[in-house]
Amino acid sequence: MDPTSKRRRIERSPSPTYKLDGDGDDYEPYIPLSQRRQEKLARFSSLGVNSERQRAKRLEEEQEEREDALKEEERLREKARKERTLLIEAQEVQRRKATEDAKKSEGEKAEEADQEILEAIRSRRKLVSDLELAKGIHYTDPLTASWRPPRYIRERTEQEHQKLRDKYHILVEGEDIPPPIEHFEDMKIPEPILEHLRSKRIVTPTPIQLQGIPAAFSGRDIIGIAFTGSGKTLAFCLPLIMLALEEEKKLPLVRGEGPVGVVLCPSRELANQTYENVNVWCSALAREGKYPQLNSLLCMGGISMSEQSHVLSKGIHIVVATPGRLIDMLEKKKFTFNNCKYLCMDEADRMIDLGFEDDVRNIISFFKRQRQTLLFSATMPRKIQDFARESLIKPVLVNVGRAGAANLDVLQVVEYVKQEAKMVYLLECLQKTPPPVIVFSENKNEVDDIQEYLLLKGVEAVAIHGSKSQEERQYAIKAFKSGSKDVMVASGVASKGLDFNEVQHVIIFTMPKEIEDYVHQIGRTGRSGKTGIATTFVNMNTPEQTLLDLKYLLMEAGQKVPPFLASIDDPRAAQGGSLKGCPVCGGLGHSISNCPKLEETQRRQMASHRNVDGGGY
Ligand SMILES: Nc1ncnc2c1ncn2[C@@H]1O[C@H](COP(=O)(O)OP(=O)(O)OP(=O)(O)O)[C@@H](O)[C@H]1O
Repeated sequence: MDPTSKRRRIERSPSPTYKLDGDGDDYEPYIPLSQRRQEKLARFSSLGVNSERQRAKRLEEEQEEREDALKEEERLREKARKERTLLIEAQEVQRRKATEDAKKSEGEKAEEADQEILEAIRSRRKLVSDLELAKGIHYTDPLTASWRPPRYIRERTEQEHQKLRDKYHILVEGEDIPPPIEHFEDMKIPEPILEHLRSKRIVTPTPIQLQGIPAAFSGRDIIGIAFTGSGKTLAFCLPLIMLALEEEKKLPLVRGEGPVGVVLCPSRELANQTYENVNVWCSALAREGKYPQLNSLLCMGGISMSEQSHVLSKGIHIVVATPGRLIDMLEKKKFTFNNCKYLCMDEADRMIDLGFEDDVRNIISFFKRQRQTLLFSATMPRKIQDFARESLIKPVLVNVGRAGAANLDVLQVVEYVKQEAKMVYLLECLQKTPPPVIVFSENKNEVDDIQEYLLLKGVEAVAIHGSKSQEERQYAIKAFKSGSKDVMVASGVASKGLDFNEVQHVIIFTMPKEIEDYVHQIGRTGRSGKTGIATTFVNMNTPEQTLLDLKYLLMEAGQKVPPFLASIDDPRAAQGGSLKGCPVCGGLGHSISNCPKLEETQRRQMASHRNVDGGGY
């Protein structure tokens, strides 16, 4: 028997009266036949009602399905109609654009394309970190400084300040620009430092110092652009030393405290050189015991931090660093930026646009308070300035000469030398001047080959490039600086910004693709007011666009343009386009769409930026 029907019957008979045997499982109460018939009838009739309902429901569902299908059909028809219209519209737009484009000159089209690229650059993120904003550090006014120019200078009129700027060809931009000061003595620099500078024949400020130092002493953010070898290092280090001195005088720093400020450099060599300068100036300050000793720390890859443990055991006033190692130290909490107020980037354009951008942003995120930010370089094209400016507070732009222009104290000679004749001709070229001479090549293997060749010919030469160990690099720089070696063969990046004593002659064995690199390379001579010669070898392998950049640069600097360069025509002129320089690299012979730096930037961004030649880390 079906157990459910049994249960049903049991439920329907809630009050069993008799139990014959067992526990009742087999028990079946008696139901009269008439009652059972009635129940059966009722069951059948209810079944009939259900099937009626189901049929109605099915019909309803079928109807709904039909309606849905009709709606879907209609929707698809509508979609197809719209798509056709969009397609037709798109075709019409294209047709219109093609007609408009046909009316435009090649030059106009090129300018439009340039604008698009510029827009893309503009849309890049600001240097200020999101973290910094999230931490609530938001300020709209520059830092307030206690330094004031001497009263007699403050009382001068703005016209008088401008006259002085004009005299030194200093261009400025910004609000409430502090006055230029013509004498170090009027800058209220401590006497021991002045005395040291005098001993190095640094007696009167260079134009970038004359305007940059008072602006930095006043607490202002700065974008400083000036020729290679024009004394930018002093312009950004002196204000940091003064700031550190002020802090130390207020409350001496003890172990675990500091730094007050940091100088960031794109290469180890530059960091090392800047650190040495800072150290010398700090020692000079403390020499007579009138001023406290300020401690500085060099923070870069390739040196062991245990060497610096004696500095870490005291308060640190100044850190000079390359980005990678600095981040490492900050992450390991070797020191903090809790009280750091000053951030300077040397060769700032390189730091921002060549792979270090994220590192810089990361470093900025460690600051816990308002800071003064300074960016210095010899080559900072307008667009990089604009980009950087967004991250600064009411910055003062100090510009001496066009950003990217060559130093006028360098006599530039460009010679056509066949590839196979270069080595032999190099020997001849070395006779042009007495040593020291720097020979530049873009290629590490070529650097090694040139050094080997020179050594074979009995020339005392050292070599430096990114694949050399830190010790080898330091040895080469030291030997060349001390004068024990006559020639240094170098790859471009490894020696950028380096200041060697009175280099007489720079020979560019292979012309770099980017004109900015050329400007930096020839800038190793003709420094601090002295004159120098730069000889550059070019040939069939030099890209025409690079030659055109070179031609315009020579023309701008009033140098002799050799006939083979003069005969190169500018394709932009033929297209009727604008002959403005490239806003990205400052090259005068091409527009942004052909910018070799932009290509290079993209390439480098794809590669790991920690591996850049000259390795910051
Ligand atoms: N006011 C000055 N008078 C004379 N010499 C100076 C003065 N200031 C700096 N110098 C010297 O000029 C040389 C170049 O200075 P520095 O290295 O700061 O140049 P720079 O502008 O940073 O160049 P680069 O762009 O190539 O890095 C140094 O040897 C420095 O001692």
